[in-house]
Amino acid sequence: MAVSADRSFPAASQNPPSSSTVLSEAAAGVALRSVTKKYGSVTAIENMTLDIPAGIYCCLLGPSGCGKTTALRMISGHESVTSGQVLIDGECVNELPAAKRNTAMMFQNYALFPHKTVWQNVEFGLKMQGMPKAERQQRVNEILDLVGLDHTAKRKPHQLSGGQQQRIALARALVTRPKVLMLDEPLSALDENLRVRMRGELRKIQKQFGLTFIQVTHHVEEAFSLSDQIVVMNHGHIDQVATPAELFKAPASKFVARFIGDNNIFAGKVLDATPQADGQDLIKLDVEGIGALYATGNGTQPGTEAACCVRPDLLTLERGDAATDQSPLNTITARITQVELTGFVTRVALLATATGQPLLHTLRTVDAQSLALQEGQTVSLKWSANDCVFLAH
Ligand SMILES: Nc1ncnc2c1ncn2[C@@H]1O[C@H](COP(=O)(O)OP(=O)(O)OP(=O)(O)O)[C@@H](O)[C@H]1O
Repeated sequence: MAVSADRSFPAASQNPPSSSTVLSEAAAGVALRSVTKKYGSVTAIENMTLDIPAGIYCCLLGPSGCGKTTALRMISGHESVTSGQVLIDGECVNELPAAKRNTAMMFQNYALFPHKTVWQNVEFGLKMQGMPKAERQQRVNEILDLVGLDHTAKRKPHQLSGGQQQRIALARALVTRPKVLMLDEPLSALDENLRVRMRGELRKIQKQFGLTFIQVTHHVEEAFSLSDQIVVMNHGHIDQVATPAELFKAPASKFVARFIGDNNIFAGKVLDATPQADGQDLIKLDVEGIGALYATGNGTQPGTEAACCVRPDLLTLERGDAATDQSPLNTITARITQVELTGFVTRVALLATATGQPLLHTLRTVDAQSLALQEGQTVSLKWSANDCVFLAH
C-alpha cells in the first residue's frame, strides 16, 4: 500500500517510504473472554467479553472510572487479568509480558524522554529490542520521514509544538511495527483546534497502515469521528458495541442515550407491543403526566418499566398548544426556556408543560428564524414512533 500523495503531515520528503516497508507486520484482532479485573475490593472490569476485528479503529468510550484504561492496559500487558482471557491474533496472551505482545502504547502525556533528542526517543524501543544499529537507523529515519518530522530529529521534545510531540509519540509507538496500537486519551493534552486536526491525522495513518487501533476516550465526538467500532462502557461493563451510525440511530440503553448526549428520554411503563412488518414492535408506553408515547424496538412485555428516546433533531416544532391534536405522531406541549443560536444550528431548550421535564430540540437556524421562536412561547413537539427508540433498560 503506497502512502497517499495528499497526506497532511508537513515537511515529509518527496519520496516517502511506503507504509508496507515501514510496517511489515499484519494487523491483529483482539478479543476479551469473560475478563474480570479486581483491585482488592474494587471490581474495575466485570466479566467483559469483546471482539475487536483486525485492522479497525476501535474506541473504548465512557465516563471517568468506567474501566476503559484498565481494559486497555490488560490488552497491552501493563495490567494482569484477575480472571478470563485476553487474545491477540487468536492466541491467549495472559502470560506474555507487554514487550512480547507485539503491541505498542501511546500515552496521554506522550511520555517522551525530555533529555533525549527526537531521534533517540523514536529509537528507544528498537534499542531495547536489541536491534543492530544500522537497522535501527533505517527504521527511525523511515518513520520520522513518514510523520513528516525528519527535520526535527536533533531537537529535544520541548523544542516541538504540541502537535509535533504527538506525532513523535506516534512515530515512537509505530517504529516497533506493532500489530495493535493502543492509545490512551492521545489528544487530551491538545487545544481544541489541534485536537480536531490531529484526530484526522490519527485516523488517516490508521487507514493507511490498516493497523488495529484501540483508543480510550471520554469524548463522544472524538469517538464518533475516529471509530469503526465504539465500545460504550459503564461501571466496568459494556453497555453497547456498535458503529458510530448505529449508536447515533439506536442507543441500547438509557445510559448510552444519555451519555452520547442531548437525547430526549422518557421513562414509562409498557402498555403493549404490536409486531410490525419490519420485524420490530410498535411499543406503547405510558409516561406519567404525559400519557401514551409510541416507540419502536424489540423484546418487551406489557407491564415492564422501560423508556424511550428521541434525538433533538428528529422532533418537529410547531407554534401553539398541541392539546387538541389527534395526529398519530407522538405529541407533547412544551414551553421554550432558551433559544441558542450556535451557527447553522439553533438549540431550543424547553420544559414539558405537563411534567416540567427538560427537553431539547435542534433545528436549522434558518428554520428557527422563520418560526420566530422566543423564550416563553408554548409550542408543540411531534415525532414519529419510528424515530423513537425503545430502551429496555
Ligand atoms: N491501581 C488501582 N488500584 C485500585 N483501584 C483502581 C486502580 N486502577 C483503577 N482503579 C479503579 O478501577 C476503576 C476503573 O478505573 P479506570 O482507570 O480503568 O477507569 P477509566 O474509565 O479509564 O477512568 P478515567 O477516564 O478517569 O481514566 C475505578 O473505580 C478506579 O478507581
